[in-house]
Amino acid sequence: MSFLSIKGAVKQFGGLRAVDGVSFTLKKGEIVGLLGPNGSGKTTLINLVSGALPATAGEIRLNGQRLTGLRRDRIARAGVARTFQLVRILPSLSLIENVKITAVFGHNAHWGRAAERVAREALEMVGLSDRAEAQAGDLTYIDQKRLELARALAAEPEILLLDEWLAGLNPTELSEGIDLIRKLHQGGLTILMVEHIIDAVRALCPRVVVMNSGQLIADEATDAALSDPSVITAYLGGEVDA
Ligand SMILES: Nc1ncnc2c1ncn2[C@@H]1O[C@H](COP(=O)(O)OP(=O)(O)OP(=O)(O)O)[C@@H](O)[C@H]1O
Repeated sequence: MSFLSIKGAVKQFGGLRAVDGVSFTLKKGEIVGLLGPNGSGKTTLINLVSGALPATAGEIRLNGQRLTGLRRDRIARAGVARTFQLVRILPSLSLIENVKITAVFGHNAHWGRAAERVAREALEMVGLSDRAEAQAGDLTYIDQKRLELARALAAEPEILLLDEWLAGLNPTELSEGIDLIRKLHQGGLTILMVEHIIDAVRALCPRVVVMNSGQLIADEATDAALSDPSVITAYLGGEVDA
């Protein structure tokens, strides 16, 4: 049975169909890459699933529950958490405060000590637990990305949506980042990840879905997709840089 189900999702911005009738499903515990050239509609699709934007048409369900039409906070409660391409931390608050907020407003709605415990566990998972009291705005770029992920994890999601979380990392950080995502997946988390770094997609995702001009052009095993001529033509104008 499908866990995340996206059926005929459409997002229209004026005359532009940024998402144009996209359908696919994810099974519980799956990790799937969402690929496509710049402007193909990947982030918009993530925005539809997370409720950051209302869909123009179509239906999105998680574990049978209809998400389309729900407010963003209800969708978070239903178990959807995400990271943003440009990190959205609260710079004037401490790390632990940043993360506690999502434990409160996340899937399991923790309060008080329980929220504190979940927040500390999330910081631990991303390797920031020794700096819990530091101010978020003082973090380096990679640590801000870690904090952003900790915020998503503290929501204790059923499904995690990563929007180019690995972008901008140096090779060592990238390999640590890949290990961390693998660990989350091995822990049972369902993950849909927008990613341009093909080595990371190969390392993490047995299956990919590929968008081009708002439409889904492939939904197949990663190796097959990366040698699929229609994907190669659309995705990188002729060559996949693996
Ligand atoms: N809020 C918006 N209003 C109007 N147009 C938008 C809006 N958000 C996205 N678009 C347009 O929708 C199209 C898809 O954009 P989107 O950001 O979803 O693509 P993407 O595949 O995530 O690209 P990238 O890989 O560069 O992040 C683009 O043409 C973009 O300019």
